[in-house]
Amino acid sequence: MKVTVVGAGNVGATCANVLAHKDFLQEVVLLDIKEGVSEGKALDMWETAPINYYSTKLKGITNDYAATAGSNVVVITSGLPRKPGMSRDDLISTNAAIVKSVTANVIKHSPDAVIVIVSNPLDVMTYCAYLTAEVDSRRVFGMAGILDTARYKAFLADEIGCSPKDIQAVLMGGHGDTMVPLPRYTTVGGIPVTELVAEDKLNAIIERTKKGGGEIVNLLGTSAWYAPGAAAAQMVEAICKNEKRIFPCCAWLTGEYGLDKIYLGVPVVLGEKGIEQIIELQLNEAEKALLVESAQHVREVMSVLDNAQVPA
Ligand SMILES: NC(=O)C1=CN([C@@H]2O[C@H](COP(=O)(O)OP(=O)(O)OC[C@H]3O[C@@H](n4cnc5c(N)ncnc54)[C@H](O)[C@@H]3O)[C@@H](O)[C@H]2O)C=CC1
Ligand SMILES: O=C([O-])CC(=O)C(=O)O
Repeated sequence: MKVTVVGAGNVGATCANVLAHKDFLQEVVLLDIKEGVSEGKALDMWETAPINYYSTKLKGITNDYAATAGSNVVVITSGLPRKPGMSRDDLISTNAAIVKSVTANVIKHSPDAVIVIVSNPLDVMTYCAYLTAEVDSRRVFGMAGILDTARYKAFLADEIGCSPKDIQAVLMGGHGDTMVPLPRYTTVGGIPVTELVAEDKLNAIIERTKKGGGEIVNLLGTSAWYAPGAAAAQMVEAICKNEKRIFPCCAWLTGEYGLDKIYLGVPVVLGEKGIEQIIELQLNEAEKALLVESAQHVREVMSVLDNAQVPA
C-alpha cells in the first residue's frame, strides 16, 4: 500500500511520521511545492526507522506528481494555516486555489485513490476537491471530526480524572465554532457522561471544544499539528486496513439528516472504499437545530467558493 501526503508542513509531516511509525504501509510519499522541504523531512524521518523499528519507506518529492502515481490514499494538507485573529474561513481564496490544483494533479496520477482533505476551511475545501476530482463522493472526504472529538475527549478526561481511552463520543457539523458535540452520545467506560460531569462543567467543555483550534492558534501563532496529523493518519489506517471504523468525518450528504448537497461532519463507516456508510442518528429537536445552524454556516462559505473564480 502506498500513501501520498501533499504538504510537508506541520500537519503533513506529522501525518507522514505517524503513518511510518504504524509500520503497515510499503511507502509514504511526502510532496511539497517548496524545494528540499519534503526531501529533508522524509530523510530525517527515515533515519528514525532503525531507532523506532519500522520498515515503511519515506520519499520526499518537490512537486513531481509522477512519484505519487498509484497511491491508494492521498492526504491533502497543502495550504496556509491561520494566524491569531483569523478564522478558518479567511483562508478560503488562497487555499481553494491550492486544493484545486493539487487535487487535479493527484487524480491524474492516482485515479483510484481515496482522497482525505485536511486544508482549511475544511468543509469547503473538501467540497472544492470533490468538484475538481469528479469522482464518487465516497472517495473524497475530510478530516475534522476525529480531531474535534479527540479534543472533547481530552478535556473530559482531564475533568473526570480518567483515561481518554475510555471516552466514546460523537460530534457532528462543520469544522468551526458551530460544530455540534453531542453529550447525549458521550459515554465514559459505558457510563453516560451526564452522570459524571455537572451540566455547567460539561457546557464549558463543549464551548472549549468548539474553540479548540483557536486555543492552540493563540498559544502558538499558527495552528495545531500533532493531533491533526495523528487524526488524519488514523483515517488512513482505517481505509488501508479496511477496518470499518466508525468515525465522524466530513462527508457529502445527499438527504441524510434532511441536508442535501453539502459536506458536513457526520458519523461514517470507514473502509477500503472510503466512506462505506453514513450513519443517521435519531437526533432530538435541539440537536437537529444545532446541526442545521452549522450547515447554514458551511453553505455561506460554500457560496463564496461557488461564486469565486478560483484559478487552476
Ligand atoms: N482539518 C483540520 O482539522 C485541520 C486543518 N489544518 C489546515 O491544514 C493546512 C496545513 O496546515 P499546516 O501544516 O500547519 O501548515 P504549514 O504552513 O506548516 O504547511 C503547509 C504546507 O503546504 C505547502 N504548500 C502550499 N502550496 C502547495 C502546493 N500548491 N502544493 C504542495 N504543497 C503546497 C507549503 O509549502 C507548506 O509546506 C492549513 O490549511 C490548516 O488550516 C490544520 C490543522 C487541523
Ligand atoms: O484551528 C485551525 O485553524 C486549525 C484547525 O482546523 C484545528 O486545529 O482545528
